[in-house]
Amino acid sequence: MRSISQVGKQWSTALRGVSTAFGGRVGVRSSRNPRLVAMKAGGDLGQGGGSLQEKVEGAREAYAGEVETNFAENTLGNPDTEHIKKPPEKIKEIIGLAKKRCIPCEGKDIKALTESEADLLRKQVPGWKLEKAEGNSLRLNCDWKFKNFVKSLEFFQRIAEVAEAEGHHPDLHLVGWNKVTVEIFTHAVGGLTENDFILAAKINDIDTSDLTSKKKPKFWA
Ligand SMILES: C[C@H](O)[C@H](O)[C@H]1CNC2=NC(N)=NC(=O)C2=N1
Repeated sequence: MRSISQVGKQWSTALRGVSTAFGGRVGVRSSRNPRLVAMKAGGDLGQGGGSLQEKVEGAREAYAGEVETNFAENTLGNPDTEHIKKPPEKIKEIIGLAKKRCIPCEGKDIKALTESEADLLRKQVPGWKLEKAEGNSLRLNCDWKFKNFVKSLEFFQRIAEVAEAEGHHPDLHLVGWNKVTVEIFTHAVGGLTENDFILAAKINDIDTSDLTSKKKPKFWA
């Protein structure tokens, strides 16, 4: 009585002969476990019909049981549902401030941010500091040092373009001919609004590499 494995081997040898002739792939279904399908490569990938995937991964007919379930109909969800990827609401909080636009400051519902709200936004404008002005009102300040007086004025000019485009303006201070402090707040409310942080983010995006002395890179020996 020949063992199952002997029969299996005989079959696979015979089929290999067949598959080589056609250059296709032949599935030798193991008699021990009908779910296990051993694929035998026949010929090189270029020969025979079928897609590369069929040749590389080996296609197989669906099992009788799969056909019975009519699995094409029982797909998850409804095949013609329009899957719209909606970004989560939270994304609004991390879309860069520099991409936003200032809104007219005269809106009646515009009011100054609280210190904690301002501190949250401040984290999105690196280099800027929150400072207190008269009456405990808040200001947003940042300092620069430029090569010289003319470069400092050039920086003011670049800020002016951004401010005019946004309809929101900073206070510009130039002392000691090349030390600049930019102070931003919303005059209409006497404190800070999101406009001030949007303007600060846009000022941060101004390229000043041609205006400042090249910092010699520090090499720590
Ligand atoms: C009419 C015009 O929008 C307003 O006067 C703007 C101009 N720029 C401004 N800039 C700042 N920082 N605060 C304001 O209240 C303000 N108001």
